[in-house]
Amino acid sequence: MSDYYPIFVDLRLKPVLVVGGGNVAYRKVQTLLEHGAIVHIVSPDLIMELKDLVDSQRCFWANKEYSSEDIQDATIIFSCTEKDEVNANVSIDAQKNKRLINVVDDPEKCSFIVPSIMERGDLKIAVSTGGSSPIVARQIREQLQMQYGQEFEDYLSLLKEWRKKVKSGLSSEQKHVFWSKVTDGEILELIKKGRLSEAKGVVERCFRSLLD
Ligand SMILES: C[C@@]1(CC(=O)O)c2cc3[nH]c(cc4nc(cc5[nH]c(cc(n2)[C@H]1CCC(=O)O)[C@@](C)(CC(=O)O)[C@@H]5CCC(=O)O)C(CC(=O)O)=C4CCC(=O)O)c(CCC(=O)O)c3CC(=O)O
Ligand SMILES: NC(=O)C1=CN([C@@H]2O[C@H](COP(=O)(O)OP(=O)(O)OC[C@H]3O[C@@H](n4cnc5c(N)ncnc54)[C@H](O)[C@@H]3O)[C@@H](O)[C@H]2O)C=CC1
Repeated sequence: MSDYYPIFVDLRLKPVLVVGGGNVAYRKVQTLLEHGAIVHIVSPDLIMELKDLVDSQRCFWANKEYSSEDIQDATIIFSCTEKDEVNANVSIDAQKNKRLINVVDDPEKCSFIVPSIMERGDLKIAVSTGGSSPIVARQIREQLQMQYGQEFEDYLSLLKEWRKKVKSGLSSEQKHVFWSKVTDGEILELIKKGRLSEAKGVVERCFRSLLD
C-alpha cells in the first residue's frame, strides 16, 4: 500500500498554521502564500525574509513559543522547528484535533508531505519521492521545467477556450477528431515559435471543417 494519496487542494482564504520562523518555514510560507492561504506563524523569532512578509502584512505572526491553543481553526499545520520535542507536541495536538500535519524533519510524524512543484499556467506538476530523497524530487522538477516550457501556458488557455464550444457544438465522434488534431503537436509547436495567432487560426479551421 502506498503511503501518500496525492490531491490538489484549494487553500485560498483557508487558515494555515506554521510553527517556526527559519529557512524551512520560509520556503513553506512562500508556497502557501502563492496559493492564497491565510498564514499564521508562531515563533519566538523570524528570519529577515519572513519578517518582511509580516511587515508587508502578507501573513500574521505571534511572537511566542508554540502552545496547544495556537492550533485554533487551522485546517493544515506545518511544524518547522529544529526541536524534536516541539515538533512532536505540534504533531500530537494536530492529530488530536484531526488536522493535517507536516513535520519538516520527521516524515513519520507527518499526515502529509509537500511535493516539489512546477507550474506553466494551468499545468501543475507535483513530484514526490515519498520522503526518500527531497533532492531527487527537486532534480526531477528541474528536468520537467526544461521539458515543459512557457508555451504550455498559452497552449492550455487556448484549449480551455475551445472546450465549451466543442462540448456543445460537436458530436462525440467529432470531438475525438478535434481534440486529437489540436493536440497532435502542431499547435504546441507554433506557440513555441511565438506564432500564437497562427495557432488560433489552425484550431478555428479545424473546428469549422468538422461542421461542414
Ligand atoms: C518528507 C519531506 C517533508 C516535507 O517537508 O514535506 C521532507 C523532509 C526533509 N527534507 C530534508 C532536506 C531538504 N529538503 C530540501 C528541499 C525540499 N524538501 C521538500 C519536501 C520534503 N522534505 C518532504 C518529502 C518530499 C519528497 O521526497 O517527496 C520539497 C520537495 C518541497 C518543499 O519543502 O517545499 C523541497 C524542494 C523544493 C524544490 O526545490 O522544488 C532541501 C534543499 C534542496 O534540496 O533544495 C534539503 C536539504 C538537503 C538535504 O538534506 O536533503 C530533510 C533532511 C534535514 C536534515 O537532514 O537536516 C528532511 C527530513 C527527513 O527526511 O527526515
Ligand atoms: N522538510 C524540509 O524541506 C527540510 C527540513 N529540514 C529540517 O527542518 C528543521 C528546521 O530547519 P531550519 O528552518 O533551517 O531551522 P532554524 O533553526 O533556522 O529554524 C527553526 C525555527 O523554529 C523556531 N522555534 C524553536 N522553538 C520553537 C517553539 N517552541 N515554538 C515555535 N517556534 C520555535 C526557532 O525560533 C526558529 O525560528 C531542521 O530540523 C532541519 O533539519 C531542513 C531542510 C529541509
